[in-house]
This record gives sequence, C-alpha cells and structure tokens, in this order.
Amino acid sequence: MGCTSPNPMVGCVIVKDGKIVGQGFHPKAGQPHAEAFALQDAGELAENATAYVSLEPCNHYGRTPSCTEALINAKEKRVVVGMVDPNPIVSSSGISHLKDAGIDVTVGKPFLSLWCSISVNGCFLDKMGERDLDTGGYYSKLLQEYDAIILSSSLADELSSISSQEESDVLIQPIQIVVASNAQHSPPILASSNTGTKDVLFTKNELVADSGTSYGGVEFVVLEDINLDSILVTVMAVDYSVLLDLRGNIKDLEVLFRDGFEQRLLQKIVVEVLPEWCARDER
Ligand SMILES: Nc1c(N[C@@H]2O[C@H](COP(=O)(O)O)[C@@H](O)[C@H]2O)[nH]c(=O)[nH]c1=O
Repeated sequence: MGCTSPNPMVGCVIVKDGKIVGQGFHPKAGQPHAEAFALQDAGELAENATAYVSLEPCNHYGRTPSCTEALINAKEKRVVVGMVDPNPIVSSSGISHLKDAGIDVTVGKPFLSLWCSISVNGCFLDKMGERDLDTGGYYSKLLQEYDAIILSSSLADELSSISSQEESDVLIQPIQIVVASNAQHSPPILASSNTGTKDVLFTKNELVADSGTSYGGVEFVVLEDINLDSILVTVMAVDYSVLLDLRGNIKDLEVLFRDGFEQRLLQKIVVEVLPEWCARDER
C-alpha cells in the first residue's frame, strides 16, 4: 500500500482444487505485475487452475510483459477479475483476449461499502466525529479509498466540506452522488455548494429539471425509479468502489441500502462509534 503509484495496487491468487497454490502482488511501478508473481509461485500447479485478480489483467507490453499472455501460456482454466481496468490502454481488451483464448472469465461487481455512525448505546447518528474531515481524520482517510460517495440531498449544504483532506499528489476526490428522492432541494441550492469535486444529482421526474442538464457544475439526472443499479450504470462506466454515507434523510437512501443487500453488492460496513449517548427514539 502506498508504494505502487502511478500504478494501482493489484493482488492475484491462484486456486486449484479449493487450495491456494500461488499468490502475488504488484509491489512497485516498473516491477512485475501481480499475476507474474502468482504464476511463478504456483509453478506447474497453475495449469487448469483459477486465477483471482483484483484488476483486469493487462493486455499490453509496458514496463513489464502482458499478463494475459502469461495466463494463457500457464493454461489457466478460469480468471476471476475484480474490476475492469479503467486505463484506456487496457479497458476490457484484457478480458476479451482471455475469452478469445478459451478461458472462462468472470468480472466482479462494484465494491459497495456502507458508512454510518452510532452512539455508544447503539442509535444511528446523523453526524460524524469531530475531526473526521481534518487531514488524517477517519472519514478523510476513508474517502481516499472510494471512487464515489452516495449522499442524501439533505446534506446539500455540507457538500463542499465532504472531501478528503489528505495530502497526496495522486489524490482524486470521489464523485459525489447526491440522491434526492424527496425533491426538497432545488437545483440552485445544490449548485451553490461549489464543491470542486464532480457532483451528480439524482432526482425523481416530478422535480423541475431536465436530465443531463448541468447547473454550476452539478449534473442532473432525472430518473423515475432511483435505484442502485441505475445510479451505478449512469455514473460509472466501469466497476468502481462506492461508499454509501447513511447520514441525512434516511428516506433518500433506504432503497439503495436494500438494493445493496439484495443484489449482494454491499460488501463492507464501516461503523464509527461516537462518544455520545442518545435517547432511543432520537432518529
Ligand atoms: N499493476 C498491475 C496492472 N496494472 C495495469 O498496467 C499498467 C501499468 O503497466 P506497466 O507500466 O507495464 O507496469 C497500469 O496503469 C494498469 O493499467 N495490471 C495487471 O494486470 N496486474 C498488475 O499487477
């Protein structure tokens, strides 16, 4: 972690007959890719095995040889890919190449995490910890791990403050996906938030806004039915990691929360316990 930039962090595990026979990770730009280390570790056991790779195998000869060729030469039976490589020189061509070579390829779904805060006596709270958004703060660091955050429109006034404060040359702020199921916030209010990040507002069709319109940098998407699938498909071309922040108006988010469970997209729940005590019926 933290050593691979400008390359991503990638891990690979080779599994045969239910046992891990090889594993590897990409340690640093310029050094071999995760698959190369894992295949070397597995040796002849890689034949007819399944390779699990967190990123689509590269299909180009860059600083290192192509991983698709390495997997084909090792006679892998199946490759499970965590996410499509957003790098335009790879972007799905690695998957097609493996499939053309007769390898069974499975691609993962977006990685969805839920974040919420609770009191010590177990009530949901509508706030974060005091210095959570400062440099080094819990939420500021958490944001570094995600490509997008889903937020309730009732947090519109706070949007400008919801960004990672970590000092890094390669830091990219997550896209802010704002869900307005109840349509209480008019477009100008959100536009005035001026976050400096990319904002996409999802509204129901009864709101006065045309789909695809952009107000002060905020893109509007009008959907009759706001659900997790439609949001992820509209905002992201590839399978990214998304954080669902449960603060604000729960009504905006409950459908997405349910979709996350039912579609088995929700893979991680981050609960922050704040040093507070609340009355049971507070929220
Ligand atoms: N690190 C990594 C991949 N990284 C992909 O390869 C690009 C860098 O290529 P190169 O300059 O040759 O290292 C990087 O931008 C990303 O698209 N791919 C993989 O199959 N496995 C790996 O472990």
